[in-house]
Amino acid sequence: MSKIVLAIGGNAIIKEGQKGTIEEQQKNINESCEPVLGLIEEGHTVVITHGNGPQVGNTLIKGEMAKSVVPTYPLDVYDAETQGNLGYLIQQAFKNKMVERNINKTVATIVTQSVVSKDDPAFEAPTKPIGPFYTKEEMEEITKKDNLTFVEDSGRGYRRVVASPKPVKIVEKEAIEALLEKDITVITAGGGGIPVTENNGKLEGIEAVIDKDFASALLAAEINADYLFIVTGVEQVAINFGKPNQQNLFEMTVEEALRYMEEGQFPKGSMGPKIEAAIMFLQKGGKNVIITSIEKLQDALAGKTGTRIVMK
Ligand SMILES: Nc1ncnc2c1ncn2[C@@H]1O[C@H](COP(=O)(O)OP(=O)(O)O)[C@@H](O)[C@H]1O
Ligand SMILES: NC(=O)OP(=O)(O)O
Repeated sequence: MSKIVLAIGGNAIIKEGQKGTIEEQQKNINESCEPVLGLIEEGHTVVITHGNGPQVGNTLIKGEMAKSVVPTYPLDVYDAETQGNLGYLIQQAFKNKMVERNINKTVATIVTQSVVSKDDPAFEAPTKPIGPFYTKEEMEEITKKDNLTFVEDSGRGYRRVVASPKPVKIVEKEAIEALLEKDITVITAGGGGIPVTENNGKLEGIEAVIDKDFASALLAAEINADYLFIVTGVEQVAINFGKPNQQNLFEMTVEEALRYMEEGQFPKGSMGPKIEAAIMFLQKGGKNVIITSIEKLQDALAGKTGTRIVMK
């Protein structure tokens, strides 16, 4: 049986066109649970990580809108809020489904910190899209009033961007491993982990949103996972995505992936980090990395679909 790190995108929990109500998120999470439970029932050890892009952006907006009444918090604290909030929804959904299926397991969320370098060049150039999607007109209206940076996000609209440094260490790794030893289903590294800097062993939060794909790749390598699954809105990675000549890929070598990246096939705020994270996992000694949709998880593990990135 395999140890699988499974990264669920924040955009799978609040889908395009949705406002992000709790009911919407619960429904989406419930739907995501089913195929993952299939893997658990087959006897695999599954570690669940998740994004927080839409959620942390919404939390930031709430904080900004309420600032005349209550204090605002730094972004790392909002990352922690979304870890708790989403971890709660995910662990409850999994537990309830396990009860329905007579699976006797504990599910637990770990508040996870990811160490980043304060010298990471990412602090100079924000790339991580968060919060809602805006039309061009809405985006222009906002930027007239506030000094915020936006990018066009894969044809889906404009989104605010924030700094997204690379994680270099998962602080709670031993706690994760201890829970896995006890056969507990672990939800961790939510939103890529809360970004912290480390100075002589002392940790301090820093304002950013880490890409959960990088944190998942790092975690998967550090805990020697057999598989890294990057679960997102598409069944397969494509070249010429969204164009009439779109071509879905079943497998791509690192060399091909790097060439496509140079051609601009994988945008920075969406598919780009997933490909880079897949390569990072392989370069750290990881063996199997698959990008697919939640619905196709089991088919992808069985080799029927998904996109595998391989060394050669
Ligand atoms: N080359 C590509 N192949 C497939 N999907 C792509 C490609 N380029 C951009 N995308 C888009 O990127 C999305 C994944 O990014 P995103 O939604 O930001 O991730 P997440 O699921 O982690 O929230 C896909 O669902 C798809 O809409
Ligand atoms: N933190 C993060 O990577 O979130 P998304 O998956 O929502 O982009």
